Amino acid sequence: MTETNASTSEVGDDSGRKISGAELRLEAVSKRYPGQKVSAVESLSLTIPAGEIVAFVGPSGCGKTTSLKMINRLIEPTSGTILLDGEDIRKESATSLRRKIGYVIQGGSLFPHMSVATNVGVVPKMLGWKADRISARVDELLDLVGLDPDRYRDRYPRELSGGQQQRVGVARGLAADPPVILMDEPFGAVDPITRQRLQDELISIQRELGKTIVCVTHDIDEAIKLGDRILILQEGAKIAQYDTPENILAAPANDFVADFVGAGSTLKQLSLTRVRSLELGKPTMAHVGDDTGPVLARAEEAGDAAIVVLDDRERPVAWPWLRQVRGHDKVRGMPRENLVTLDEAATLNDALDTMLTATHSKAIVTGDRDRYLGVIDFESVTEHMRQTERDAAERVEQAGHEQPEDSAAPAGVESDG
Ligand SMILES: Nc1ncnc2c1ncn2[C@@H]1O[C@H](COP(=O)(O)OP(=O)(O)OP(=O)(O)O)[C@@H](O)[C@H]1O
Repeated sequence: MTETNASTSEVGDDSGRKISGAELRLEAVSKRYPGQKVSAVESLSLTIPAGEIVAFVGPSGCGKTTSLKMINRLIEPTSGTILLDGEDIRKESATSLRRKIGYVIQGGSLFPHMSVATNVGVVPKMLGWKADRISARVDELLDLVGLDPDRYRDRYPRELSGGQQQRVGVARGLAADPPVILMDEPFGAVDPITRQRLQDELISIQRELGKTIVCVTHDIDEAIKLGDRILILQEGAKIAQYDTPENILAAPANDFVADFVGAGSTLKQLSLTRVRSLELGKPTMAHVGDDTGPVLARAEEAGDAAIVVLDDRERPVAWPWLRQVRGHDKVRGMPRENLVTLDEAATLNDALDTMLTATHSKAIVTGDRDRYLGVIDFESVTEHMRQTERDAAERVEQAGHEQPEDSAAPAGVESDG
């Protein structure tokens, strides 16, 4: 039995960020498909540090998926070497390797005839875990991806929304606690709001687990949001730039990158700013089951029009106006799914989106395991936008003084008139 030792490290402790991921190294990896004149991937070399999310982006057909699938040997390279934690991945069988590398693809690709629990437990079962350990792990993971185990464990994929299926797909990818997770357009098939939520959840899960995640996407905004680093590829998986989102936006390596990211836009910069970097408001808060009298008194004294209601795990469950609270003895909750919240790692773009579709023109912000942190409001986001624009305008002006447009030729190059 080949039980991975990583599988014994349990999630859920509050001891801060740990890294359970492993470093990945690609050394001159190439792939030429049979009958093709040019290689889909030509000598790609790259190190993906343990515990980071790296997003692969680039135009259609540039070799993103091929590169990804070579990491778990769904595709065998024509040449070159891939090292996982310093070990050549060819040293073990493809099957045993794939049990160590989680794989999440668009739509979750769940087995339709298996329940949610069976789907999530597929790899642990193959690894020979005992039934009660699998069952505990399934519940833990469903909780982690925001699905109530009691409610969803026994459902079948067809009884889930697209976003829920995708969540189950993520849970399945994490099931055996693999150090590396590969994701191919994981959130491509869901609507924008669900997509944003799933991205937030992935960031939150990653903060907790510290896996090495490689995520293929065609969406530069998703890459900016998710990636600790972004790999921008040109045809043949040639590296156009491999850097942090901040550096790529501030200093695109060439015209290809600049075109690809649409450099300089304030809105793009906004997708770099996380909700947690703004000060959050702390409106009146109560727990389900509290007596409404004192809660209303506190809210009125603070001048709040609504109260944030938390459940016994400090997760926000409702956000009623005071008039909705009056007339009841106890503060009531609602199914958590009905409340739209933002993870603290959400970007200001997401925050604006959420507020524009919410009834409060504010949004509730949560941290690990959906725990309540505070409320972000429209004014603080717009003020931040204005500040970013002022800063950008200043930078452009300074750059203009330093290098007028028509003298942009490299020093030493003379025009011959
Ligand atoms: N099985 C295959 N046989 C032959 N050629 C293939 C095969 N799979 C991919 N290719 C070719 O290899 C190149 C890279 O494909 P790949 O799927 O890796 O690109 P991609 O960047 O992921 O594209 P997209 O964003 O459109 O999914 C493309 O030119 C594609 O046509």
